[in-house]
Amino acid sequence: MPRTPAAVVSAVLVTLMVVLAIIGPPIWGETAEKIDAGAILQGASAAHPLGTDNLGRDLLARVLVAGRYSLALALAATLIGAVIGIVLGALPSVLPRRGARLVTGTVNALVAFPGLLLAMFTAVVSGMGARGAVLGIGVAIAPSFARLTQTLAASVAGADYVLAARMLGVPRRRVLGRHVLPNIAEPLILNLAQALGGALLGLAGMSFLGLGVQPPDFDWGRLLFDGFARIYVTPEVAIGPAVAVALAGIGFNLLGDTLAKRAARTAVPARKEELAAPEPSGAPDPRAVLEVRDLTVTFPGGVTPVRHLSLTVRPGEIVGIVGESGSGKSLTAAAIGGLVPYPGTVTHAALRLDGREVAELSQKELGTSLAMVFQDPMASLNPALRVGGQLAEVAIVHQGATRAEAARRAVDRLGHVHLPEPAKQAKRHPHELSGGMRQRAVIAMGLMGTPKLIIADEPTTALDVTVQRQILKLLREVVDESGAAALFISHDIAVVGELCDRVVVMYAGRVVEELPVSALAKGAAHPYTKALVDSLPDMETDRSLPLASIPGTQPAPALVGAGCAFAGRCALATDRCSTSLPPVTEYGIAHTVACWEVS
Ligand SMILES: Nc1ncnc2c1ncn2[C@@H]1O[C@H](COP(=O)(O)OP(=O)(O)OP(=O)(O)O)[C@@H](O)[C@H]1O
Repeated sequence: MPRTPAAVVSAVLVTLMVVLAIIGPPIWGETAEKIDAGAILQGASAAHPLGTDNLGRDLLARVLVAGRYSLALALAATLIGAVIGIVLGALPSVLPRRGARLVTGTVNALVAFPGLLLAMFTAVVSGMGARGAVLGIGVAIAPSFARLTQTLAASVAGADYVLAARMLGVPRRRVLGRHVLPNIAEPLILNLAQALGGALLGLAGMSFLGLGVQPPDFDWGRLLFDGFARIYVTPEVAIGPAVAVALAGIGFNLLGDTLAKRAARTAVPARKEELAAPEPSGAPDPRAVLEVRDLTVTFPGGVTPVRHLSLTVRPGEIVGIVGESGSGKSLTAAAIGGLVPYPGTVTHAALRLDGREVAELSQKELGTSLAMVFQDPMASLNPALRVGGQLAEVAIVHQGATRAEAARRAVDRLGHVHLPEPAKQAKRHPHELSGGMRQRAVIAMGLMGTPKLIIADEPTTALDVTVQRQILKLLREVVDESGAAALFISHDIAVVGELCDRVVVMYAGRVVEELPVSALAKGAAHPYTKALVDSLPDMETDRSLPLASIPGTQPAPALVGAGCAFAGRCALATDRCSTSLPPVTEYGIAHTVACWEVS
């Protein structure tokens, strides 16, 4: 927590409120209820610092006791508001278009509607009293939560992993629950603290208007309501509850503010062990187009899907990254392209493209020297624009080409990737092209610049086998012609074996083996690579089959232990494998392996 005055004030106030809610009723509960016929409607005195009420009960004790009920009601209202809001905000992501529009329109109308009126209306309809007030404030809070959820959901909806999940036919509800909500949970939770402050003030307002808590129950708003009638005679009786409401409201609002600022300012740090001892970055490798040293990607909650990854790609070379689903391949590509989604954090000792640190490259430099091709070409193509226009835009923005020059170049590049009748295709929208043609268009888009590196992340997985082969051939052709290098990501070791020069095998976020493709079939050393190869005995067997020869599953990123992550599935594993991480060692020429048993 940053030590700003606001942070300190919020921490003190919120702690005070929580302590009061815990100790208030047991300590002062009896005094607060004690009727004293001899001390009715008194002002401040030594015995009653805030005076007494119409039954002679001590008001200071009542203010201290009311803290628990006031906070409990505010918490209930906030949770109701958050649940209604998050459901309303998330619904458009799962409903058909019409339903989504209806929900979005309703939320927009509710956001524009005055909150207090909404709260009063709901409270009156649902019955006066604490229940009505809580519901009323909950309903009044909901639209802002719904709007926030919608905005946040929209911000991650375009993420490649969401698009990929949709592409793979994952039902919308599952995409929402697995990919969208977990990634927007943090800002929503931060908003809760602020909403709690608002709910406290709102509930006090409702009680003050006589719509909230009814006697004999009492919260701060009710005490304020009772004291207000006497404000001109004994103002101190209203001051106690008013100060309590104000302090609690300020405390929670400041807490929300502080948490939100902290989240915006500091990325989540990687776990200590992850940051420990990065390899020295050293001088840039003059022969490398891409040089990655000690790359780690972390998400909150100890999720580290990429761990200390190092790799090098040289000009004219296609390096394949292969591994099971979830091994961290796509996040490695995303980290190189600066596309790791919020709230992920990337650390590295070096990340160089053509000898220069990627962080130092301007957007323009990165845009022309790095081309990215994803599994779903629609992730890169705007469905509302013509293909030629989108390609031309790259040349206009990155190379300062004139509109006519850019359009000519776009047609030329489309022809270069063997799109038939390129001038005609340039005038089409993406949905008018087949999947394979779209993928060619995306590759052409990458070629609008002068890419030094092409990162292709499962570019053929969504295509049928014939088209797949054409695209792989095209990639090889493009690399050979342009002298660029490529990083080719795939879960399919047969495809990698066919296309690539070198293979990097990933397992649970780490590189377990790196070897020339010529050694893949007979010379693989790591038991995992061997099992991958064995699952395709002649490289021609059905690739849609699961990895039948490897029983068990890869551990999730948060569950990877201290030793070799493959130990649980490995026939050669010893005790040392599960407790101690095998170092990367030389195994042969241009061949490294991380395994205690074979190195
Ligand atoms: N935004 C995110 N937040 C938290 N965890 C994530 C996020 N994106 C990915 N992960 C986790 O990182 C791990 C690696 O994901 P990644 O997409 O890199 O795997 P992959 O090897 O490319 O798999 P696939 O072939 O299925 O795409 C997964 O287990 C996933 O749960």
